[in-house]
Amino acid sequence: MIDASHRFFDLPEEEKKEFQRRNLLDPIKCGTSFNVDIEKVHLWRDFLKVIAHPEFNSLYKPAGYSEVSLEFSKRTREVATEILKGISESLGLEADYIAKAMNWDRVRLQILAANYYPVCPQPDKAIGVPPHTDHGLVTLLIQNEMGGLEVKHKDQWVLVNAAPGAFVVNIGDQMQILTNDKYKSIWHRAVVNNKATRISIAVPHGPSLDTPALPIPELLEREGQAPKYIGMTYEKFMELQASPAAYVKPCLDHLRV
Ligand SMILES: O=C(O)CCC(=O)C(=O)O
Ligand SMILES: [Fe+2]
Repeated sequence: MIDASHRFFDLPEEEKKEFQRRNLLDPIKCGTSFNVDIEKVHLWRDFLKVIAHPEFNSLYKPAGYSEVSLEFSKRTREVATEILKGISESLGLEADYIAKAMNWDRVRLQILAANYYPVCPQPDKAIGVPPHTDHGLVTLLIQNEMGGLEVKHKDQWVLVNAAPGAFVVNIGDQMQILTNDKYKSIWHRAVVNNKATRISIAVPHGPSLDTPALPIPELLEREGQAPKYIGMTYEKFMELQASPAAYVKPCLDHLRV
């Protein structure tokens, strides 16, 4: 998957142009930075985002990309499903509780988001991806041999030393809402380096687009808690994250009761 993505980024700029889009949910889109229309500072990265579920979108070049991404998306969905079961059980719920509540089996959203960070001559003056939390339920992430993913731990940025070939699993905002803060979405960022190109593939898995995540009633009842979030469909939440409002305060804070 990493090789296939690398070959995409290596295509001549002219050939990548046809995939350049501006809309959040375009099935296939590549570009640079994050949201060049509204941001003041650009990021040191290019991206390719392909929606792989509920409809699989096929990229016809580079050769082999489509086959590899189809297989990769299926297998990562299986892994994500197992993780969701584990989380449900850890909360004392039926294994398929979250999957059912989130419309997971039929229409969950899965995006293959490849990030390409070229060698940066002054890495301390640039950022690959600034601090953020992912919007979905769980994100699976792999990277090439150049590390650069950092997570916030006790107010410090810590480099994630993932074992080669391992997936890093990040909890996303929808999971924090569902569990009423029991599982917290993780603040993370990507730093760049002056030695070699870094590639990462982040695979966010979310609910179906029209499903609003709400704190799980059984959990609230058991813990005697009030819900900490109001509902918002996943689609609206993603729009919020890509809007100027997200620069004002973290997206979850917009939904906090
Ligand atoms: O490149 C990385 O390690 C992080 C990328 C990321 O956080 C994202 O695409 O959401
Ligand atoms: Fe992320």
